[in-house]
Order: sequence, then C-alpha cells, then structure tokens
Amino acid sequence: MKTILTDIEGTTSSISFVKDVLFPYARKALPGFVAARAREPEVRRWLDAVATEIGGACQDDLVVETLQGWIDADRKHTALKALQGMVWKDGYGRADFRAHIYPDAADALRRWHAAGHSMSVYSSGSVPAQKLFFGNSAAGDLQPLFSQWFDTEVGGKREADSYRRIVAALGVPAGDVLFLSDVVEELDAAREAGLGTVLVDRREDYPQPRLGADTGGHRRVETFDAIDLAAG
Ligand SMILES: CSCCC(=O)C(=O)COP(=O)(O)O
Ligand SMILES: [Mg+2]
Repeated sequence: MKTILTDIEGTTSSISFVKDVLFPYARKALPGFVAARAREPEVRRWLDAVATEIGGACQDDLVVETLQGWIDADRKHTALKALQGMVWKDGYGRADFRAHIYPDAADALRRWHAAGHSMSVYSSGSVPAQKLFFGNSAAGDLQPLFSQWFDTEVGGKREADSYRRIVAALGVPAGDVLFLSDVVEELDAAREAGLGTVLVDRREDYPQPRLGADTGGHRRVETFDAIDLAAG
C-alpha cells in the first residue's frame, strides 16, 4: 500500500490561484491584520522573527512592508507563511474565495483514500493554511482525506533531511512513500532520502512541457489520472 505525500501549489492546485488570489489578498489585508492582532502571542512571535531577520527591533510598519516585499518575491519564509495562513482564515471564513483544486487531483485523492492509501501534505504553506485550503476547496471539504501535514518547520523542501524527518513521522519505509511535486529540486531531495517521486507537469502552470533532462529523471505526468501507484 502506497503512502502519498503531495505538494499543493502547481501540483494539486494552480499556481495562478495562489499568485493571483491568495497572495494579493494577504498583501492587502496584512496592514489591518497586524494593526488589529499584533499583540496576540502567536502573531507577535512571527512578527518578531521577521524583525530579527531584518536587523532587530523595528516598527511593525517596517515588518509589514518587509512581508509585502516577500510576498512580491514569492519567498517561502516560515514566518510569512504562518502569518499568511492567519490572514487567509478570514477570507475563507467570509467565503471571499474557495481554494482551487484540479478536478483530476480531487478525484484521484478521493479514489486513493477510498482504496486505503494513507495521504499527507508537504507544502511551503503553513499547516493551518494547508488545512484551510483543503477544507475550503472548490471540490468540497477534502481535509479528512489527509492524515498528516508538514510545512517548512520540518525543514526546507529542497533538503533531503526534511523528507527523512517526514518519513520518520509517517512511520513507514521511505520506499513506500510517493512524493508528488511540480518542482524538480524538491523531487531530487525526496529521491535522495529514498522516496519514490512523480513530477506533476501541468500545462496550465508550465506551458512548456519539461521533457528529457528537464524532468531530472523523475516519472512525469500531466494529471493525477496518469499516476500509477503500482509503478513503485
Ligand atoms: C496552502 S497555502 C498556499 C500556498 C502557498 O502559500 C505556498 O507557498 C505553496 O507552496 P507549495 O510548497 O505548495 O508549492
Ligand atoms: Mg509546488
């Protein structure tokens, strides 16, 4: 029985939804969110982490500007991702948007779950953001399909040690885990840790198909329908 570990952006869901809907929402809402909630310990902790990184004690306004710059640069910084998740909670709560999921991904996830495969998520988005994402998807509440959730608090997605830690937490042999991602460097790190890998190369996100050397030797599919769990 395979254990499936999946990335989100560019894999189950479109890059455009994250870049064109979630990021602008967070960018706009951040100043008001920080003004209203900066004293809450879980918010303060991450604001302070950003302040430390940019040189120590500074006004929250500067921290907000820094975070907005990181959004524009698509930095996968743990503090930014944690704060984004808190901001998006309001958006999902008010039904301002629902998370995009490719129909083939939603169908396959439901099918694999019904067949008894264990499924987990590893994304740069914070664990609370991941749960909100799948709990409020355009295909309905998919959160119950997943058993474990991992973000960059376990380590960077391009580092083999992160996958070793995930495999230890999953409690199965590395070779029984299949990692799905749109990023070859992430798949390289997972393969180094002994996981099986599939490059999800979606035409909508990557108009130029990645073929030959560009696949890094990973199995390549364009949709989840083409993923053969029996292939090893
Ligand atoms: C699930 S939160 C929204 C996605 C996000 O912020 C992100 O950075 C996704 O990166 P991924 O590792 O899923 O490619
Ligand atoms: Mg991705």
